[in-house]
Amino acid sequence: MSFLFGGDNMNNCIEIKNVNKFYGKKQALFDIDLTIEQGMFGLLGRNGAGKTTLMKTLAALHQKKSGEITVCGLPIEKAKDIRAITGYLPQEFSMYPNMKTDEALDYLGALSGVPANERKKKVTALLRRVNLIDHRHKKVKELSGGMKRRLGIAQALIHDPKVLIVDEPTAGLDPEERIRFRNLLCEVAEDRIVILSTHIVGDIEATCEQIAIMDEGKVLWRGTVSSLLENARGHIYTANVEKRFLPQIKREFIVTGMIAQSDYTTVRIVSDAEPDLPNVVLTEPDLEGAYMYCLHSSGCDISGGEE
Ligand SMILES: Nc1ncnc2c1ncn2[C@@H]1O[C@H](COP(=O)(O)OP(=O)(O)OP(=O)(O)O)[C@@H](O)[C@H]1O
Repeated sequence: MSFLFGGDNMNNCIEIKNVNKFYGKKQALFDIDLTIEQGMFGLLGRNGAGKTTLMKTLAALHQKKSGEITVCGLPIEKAKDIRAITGYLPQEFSMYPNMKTDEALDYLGALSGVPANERKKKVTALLRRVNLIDHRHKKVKELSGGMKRRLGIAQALIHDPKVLIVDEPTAGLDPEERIRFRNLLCEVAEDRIVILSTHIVGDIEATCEQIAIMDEGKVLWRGTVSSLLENARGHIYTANVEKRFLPQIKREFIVTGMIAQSDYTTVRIVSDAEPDLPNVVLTEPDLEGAYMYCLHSSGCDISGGEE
């Protein structure tokens, strides 16, 4: 399925076909195939999986070695045009610490090519949208981590891009700020593509229906969160075990949770087959368990069961 923008007939999705990327001799992306449509899309994977490499490639900040990418109908080779319709918030976002917040945003708007006569209005509207209007006269270095991240979103949106790419934005945020930031992303995704890369399963659970899981430069899974949960059905167990057996259980199984009781511990286990443990019970899959099952089981079907 693809969506059309109001009048400009641009295909509102990102198509990625057989994309490979190398850093020197090191291959970082292997035959990536994905279609990303309007709304929130989650890219989940552990450190080094290739998420940043893929996101920078989609933002036309990196060149691929082979394959095809189109962003809203534009081939990725048209880097300048792609950057004009893409906002990017990198993992390490730092900018002009001694400028006031509104001045910094205005300056970044100028760098993004927003005309001077439109900037003042845009800066005020965006600061309002990301809930920083009351802090506009503070220096950037005086903002909290979460506020800086929200300012990062404002700068990524200043040229009103059709695509917003955000790389691990919630690391280091407290729970309240993390929730606020995720809600902001969801609002922004109402009328554009938002790609959220993270290794935090909770961020995906709260915001994305469509996801891809990457590992070692490959897409292990693509599909819906519910199909990922369904894939793990029959493979997630709990058991009450004596504490002295815990080291052995952790060696033999993927343990995703432990709750210490007075004389035993309830462990949550991801396993292909039923573990040979006392009181073992099959349980409803949770997303963290389903993600671990996908990472560690050989039976993870890349299509997510949806063609
Ligand atoms: N500039 C570079 N030169 C060489 N290798 C690189 C470079 N950047 C990344 N890599 C390697 O490419 C692989 C993918 O890295 P990438 O940063 O894309 O992963 P990631 O999923 O974003 O991880 P993280 O969450 O830690 O940022 C890793 O093995 C990494 O070491």
